[in-house]
Amino acid sequence: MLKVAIIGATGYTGRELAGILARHPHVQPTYLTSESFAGQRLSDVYPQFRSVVDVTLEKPDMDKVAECDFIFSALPHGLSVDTVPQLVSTGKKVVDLSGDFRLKDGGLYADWYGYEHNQPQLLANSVYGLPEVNRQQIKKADLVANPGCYPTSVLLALKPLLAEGVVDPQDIIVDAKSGVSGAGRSPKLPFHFPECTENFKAYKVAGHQHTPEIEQELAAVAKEQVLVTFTPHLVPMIRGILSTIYLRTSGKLSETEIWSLFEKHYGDEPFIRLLKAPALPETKFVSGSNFCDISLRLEERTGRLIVLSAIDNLMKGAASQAVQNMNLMMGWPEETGLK
Ligand SMILES: NC(=O)C1=CN([C@@H]2O[C@H](COP(=O)(O)OP(=O)(O)OC[C@H]3O[C@@H](n4cnc5c(N)ncnc54)[C@H](OP(=O)(O)O)[C@@H]3O)[C@@H](O)[C@H]2O)C=CC1
Ligand SMILES: CC(=O)N[C@@H](CCC(=O)OP(=O)(O)O)C(=O)O
Repeated sequence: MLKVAIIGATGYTGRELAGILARHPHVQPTYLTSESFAGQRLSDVYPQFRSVVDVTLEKPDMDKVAECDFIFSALPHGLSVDTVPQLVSTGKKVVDLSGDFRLKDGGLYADWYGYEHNQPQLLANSVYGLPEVNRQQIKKADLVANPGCYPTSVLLALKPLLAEGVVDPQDIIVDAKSGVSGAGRSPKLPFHFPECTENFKAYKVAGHQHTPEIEQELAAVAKEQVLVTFTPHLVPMIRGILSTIYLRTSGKLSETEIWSLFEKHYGDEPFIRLLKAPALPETKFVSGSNFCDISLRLEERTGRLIVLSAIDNLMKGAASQAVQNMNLMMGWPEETGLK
């Protein structure tokens, strides 16, 4: 069994990682870090881990991290940019779940994340960890930037259409809804139960940090500039993302022909499930899994194509996708420990 470190194991994604790794046949969660709970066991913080992961949490010590075979970092963005370089310098492979190594243009961090990025070399070397797009590069990577939760749901829904050039890349509208666990475990007023329950609201309209990430990765697929209007919403449920995406097609393809493009791109993908009409994606049916469920409708009356996708933000949107990336980086079958 290989030893795995989780930096930030007490957060929601760190917790999911610990659970997946505890069931993985080739690794064990060995070195788990926390600032606030150091000295306690993970199973004290999350009692579901009693007699499953009883590892004592420690403040990060790079010598101990270096004794592990693989490293996950699940710290907030803005903090990872300082910590990940130290993790990479251990010489071990790293998957970072934050947004700090996803944008190739480091200058974008000031506008979208509110800090100046000071690691241009690592930014250039990191590989964007969406296996359905970058599988071959991920296999060779030392640092994988695990995608954001919303971008995962959007990029998987749009990859076949942008790759085939059958939609207008300048006219894409994403209407996405997320459960509250997307905001992490640290208490913040908008996510306090009385504030968000019995409520449904948009947030960060025309300014969400995932917008440049979505545009960057779609442009890489389309091989031209892509513009996206992205509006996220908060739904009073714990987990899950549903994205509804509106597109303009050339008008030449039928729904069946568009569907066949999805089958061409995703026929062999282990974690994409294409739902034929009348089925539509629902967050409940991907909860706790690494699946992304996708469906589409061509509205002939308006000529709009509507694509829908559902993921679990903590799983395909974060922890299980990170393990999918680890499997690729370590040369194991991609589905190991995930199905
Ligand atoms: N939640 C989600 O759906 C998704 C999250 N992500 C990204 O993954 C990363 C982890 O997310 P998530 O698990 O939700 O976050 P949480 O807020 O739940 O957890 C953050 C972790 O970092 C630790 N930490 C260490 N130093 C600090 C600090 N100064 N401030 C706050 N926390 C600190 C926290 O706890 P401790 O104090 O014990 O050390 C905890 O272990 C983030 O970058 C997030 O943006 C990506 C995709 C989806
Ligand atoms: C509901 C909610 O607040 N969701 C988070 C998504 C966080 C995420 O995916 O993390 P990264 O910032 O690492 O990409 C948000 O909108 O910021």
